[in-house]
Amino acid sequence: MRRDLLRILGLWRSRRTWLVAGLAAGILSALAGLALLVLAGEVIAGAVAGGAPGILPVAGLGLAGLLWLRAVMLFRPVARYLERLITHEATFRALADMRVWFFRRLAARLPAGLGLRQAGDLLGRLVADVESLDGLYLRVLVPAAASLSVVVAMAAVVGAMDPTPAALLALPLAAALGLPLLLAPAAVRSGEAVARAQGSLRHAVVEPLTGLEDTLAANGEARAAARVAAEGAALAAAQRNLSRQAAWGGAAGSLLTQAALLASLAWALAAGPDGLGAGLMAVFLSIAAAEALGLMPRAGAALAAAAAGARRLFEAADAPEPVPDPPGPAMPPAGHALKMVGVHFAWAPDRPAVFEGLDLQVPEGARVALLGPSGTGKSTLAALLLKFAAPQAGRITLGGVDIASLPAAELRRRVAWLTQDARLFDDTIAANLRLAAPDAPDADLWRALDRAQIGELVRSLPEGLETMCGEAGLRFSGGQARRLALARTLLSPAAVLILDEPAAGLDADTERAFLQTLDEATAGRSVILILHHLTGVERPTRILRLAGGRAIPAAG
Ligand SMILES: Nc1ncnc2c1ncn2[C@@H]1O[C@H](COP(=O)(O)OP(=O)(O)OP(=O)(O)O)[C@@H](O)[C@H]1O
Repeated sequence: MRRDLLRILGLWRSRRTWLVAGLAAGILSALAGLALLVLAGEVIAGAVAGGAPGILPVAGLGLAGLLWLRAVMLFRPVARYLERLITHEATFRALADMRVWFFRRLAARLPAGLGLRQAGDLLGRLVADVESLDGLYLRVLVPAAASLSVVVAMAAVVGAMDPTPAALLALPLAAALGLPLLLAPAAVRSGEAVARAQGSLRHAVVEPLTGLEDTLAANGEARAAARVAAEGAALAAAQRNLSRQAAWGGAAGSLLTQAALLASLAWALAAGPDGLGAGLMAVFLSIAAAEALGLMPRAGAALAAAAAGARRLFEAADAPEPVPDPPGPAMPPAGHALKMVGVHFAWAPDRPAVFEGLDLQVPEGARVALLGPSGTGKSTLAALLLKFAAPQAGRITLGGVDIASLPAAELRRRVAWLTQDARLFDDTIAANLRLAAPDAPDADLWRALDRAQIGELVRSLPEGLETMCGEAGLRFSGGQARRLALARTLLSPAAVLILDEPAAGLDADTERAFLQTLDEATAGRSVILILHHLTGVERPTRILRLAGGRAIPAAG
């Protein structure tokens, strides 16, 4: 737990100015609260004890005490306002950084392996677990720093007091301060159980919803609803457990601070006129302490939630990267001829090998048709060329440079892939296309759309390029969405295009028309066409068939 939380603080390093300023504002605000009550206690105790001199070494304030009291009363709300402002700003900035950090770590790990993880659970980690970290700062560090400063300041005041009321005050307060640490381990376990249950519930909701048509068509609605209900009940039980622990902690905390208050009051009354001043001061101090320490039991629960969140985040973020980037700068490739030599690859040690000594050459400007029955590794080959996975043996070179020594971003600038189930995102057509070329002018977008045989349709839409595609491109039919995704790949400036079934979802005439214009659309670039069958109009420079983990030349 401690290591995870320290690592989180390390990740927030770049925001340290804001974070430290927030802590300082919290301490200032808490000390102002203490000063307010001490001064009030001093003035009243002084008056009760027959006027100046008062009880404390700072005593004898008399009228000056009242003036100080007024100044502190005005300063305190300002300090509180600043504390809220700065601590929340610091948290927003730190959490925004965390989200980007976590997203990048996931993106590097998702293509191979993490993809099999539950989407709802990952979403939960990205949103809820990151959010739980705000408690680490707002509800643990800031209150702890404020409470500690109050405790230190109080120790100075209590040290100057009569030992008996000082002890009556100090003992229960020390116990209240130690309470959260005592409760934390059990709270961490309950916090983790809640986070796990939230992940399962999100998964139970997201999965049937993302495939809603299939869920309904299979009459699976009732089963999906029952699963949501069961996961919801499990979450409620875990939350109930955590709330019960927080409630016990809160109750024990207030009991201890109130014990300090009552003990001081009892002593003040029992001590008679001589001890009344000191007793009253002890009462005011215990009120100040209750205010400062009252947040600590909640801090224990927040610490638990943050620790559970941090653990879940690092668990996903620290999954081994399938293909880590090379450490140093790479030699840029000279050209874009692709070569695979003796490539062996299996997705996992316990899975059958997909390639066993695969050799493949795609010279610059070549058009290679790659055929093969389902499951022979056509998409896997594309995944290797994009470095979504790395071969266990053999070499893949681009322009003579081993792609293992090229950073993934460099490689993906040169090699583009239209995947088998290419997605459109919930944005405009223009934004979807510009994913491949952020600075492309509209004219280039229209050219790519025309080449993908979809320009006419987009022109007929009232909002043209600004038409929203809907989530996963739902605004369009399967074939239309596929052509929009193809236009995106054609727009990419990459010198090598891997087109996985580019004409899927097109009717026979459109398919022929598209394949006939492919020459012009991909002029000067190398193309790997992944197909189930040839229509006869592709005119590839080479035809290869994947079988037995190798690429075998096939008759045209
Ligand atoms: N990300 C992955 N993780 C684990 N195994 C995978 C992954 N992707 C593919 N595989 C496995 O690798 C093998 C080859 O799959 P691949 O998708 O490359 O075949 P394909 O020739 O493209 O098939 P299709 O024509 O049906 O698209 C299959 O056994 C598949 O289960």
